Amino acid sequence: MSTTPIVTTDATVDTALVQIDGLVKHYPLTGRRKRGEEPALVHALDGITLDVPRGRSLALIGESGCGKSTVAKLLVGLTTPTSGSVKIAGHEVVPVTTHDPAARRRVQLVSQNPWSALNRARTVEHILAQPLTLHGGVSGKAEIRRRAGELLEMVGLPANYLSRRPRDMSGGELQRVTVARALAGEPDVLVLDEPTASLDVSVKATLVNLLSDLRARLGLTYVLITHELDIARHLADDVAVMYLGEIVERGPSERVFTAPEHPYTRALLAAAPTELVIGKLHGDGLTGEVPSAIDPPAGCRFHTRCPFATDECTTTIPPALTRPDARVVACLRTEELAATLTAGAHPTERNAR
Ligand SMILES: Nc1ncnc2c1ncn2[C@@H]1O[C@H](COP(=O)(O)OP(=O)(O)OP(=O)(O)O)[C@@H](O)[C@H]1O
Repeated sequence: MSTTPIVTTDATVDTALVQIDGLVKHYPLTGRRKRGEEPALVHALDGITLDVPRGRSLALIGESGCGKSTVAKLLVGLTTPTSGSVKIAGHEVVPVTTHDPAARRRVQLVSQNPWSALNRARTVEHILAQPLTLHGGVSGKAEIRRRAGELLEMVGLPANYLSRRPRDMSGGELQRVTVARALAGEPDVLVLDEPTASLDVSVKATLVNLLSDLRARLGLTYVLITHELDIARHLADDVAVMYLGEIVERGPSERVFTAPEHPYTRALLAAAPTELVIGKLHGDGLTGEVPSAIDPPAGCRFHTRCPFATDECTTTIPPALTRPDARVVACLRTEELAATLTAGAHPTERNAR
């Protein structure tokens, strides 16, 4: 198993609210097992190390299947790690089924589909009452109603929505209710797993603005998972780029989005259908398929698709290299490629490996 930890600079480690250390998650595929054989393992995460300081927002980006949602699930205790640890405010995350109101209070999930996240039979008041009493320590009908009204106001919905049911609301309104529900226990961290994926384009922008305002007003810490790079750029201070269960590049989003260094980041940004795209300057887009997570490539996992891979990349796990602008990149050719880019020339591609 390869582990390519990417660790942030020392300055942030002391104050990190979210600390992920050497996180490994392998899912056993029991269905594929022959009698007497160990099950094949899906390497969803292979040694992720990162931290998020209080009040910062980190986006995890990468192609489908790279392990983003697994990180989200581990952060909220929906699954347990194979090894490594996930801590919030110094406390190990416990399984969501554990009765531990203090732990539940620290971190809340906003998932992509509000229709499945909310009980359609309940009124909004009822939906908000549960976390208010369970995690928020609120009691008494009048007080619950008052706090629920405040939560609605916080997410830009009028108090008369308390008596509505999910079926009477639009997707954007429902997602606001899921955000209000997540805020009920006054969490430190919100894990936003594709929060705008199910929304119309016109509604996406208002939700992104709301999330941005809430973070500033409440001093929240966000871990954002998204395919939508312009949303990552808008909401996140830092970005971690994932490929096949590992982080290949991490740093301030302004730096990573405007001057990506890892060949995978460059290809990912060049392939993105967004105004963010900095075009062919950053590479020629992604070609080929993501290799199987059951048997990930040796050496650098991206070498099978990387136009710059050398023989060494097929056998050597790239160490995480801290760059002058504090970003961290795991590529054997980082310095060489960066120097060529700075000089304005196209980096040498591998052709006859
Ligand atoms: N319960 C599971 N059992 C087996 N494999 C799983 C399970 N959950 C996820 N995986 C596999 O783990 C890998 C990482 O999945 P994950 O959902 O975390 O990726 P992702 O980046 O969030 O993808 P997407 O953007 O499509 O949601 C994938 O290969 C996926 O098929």
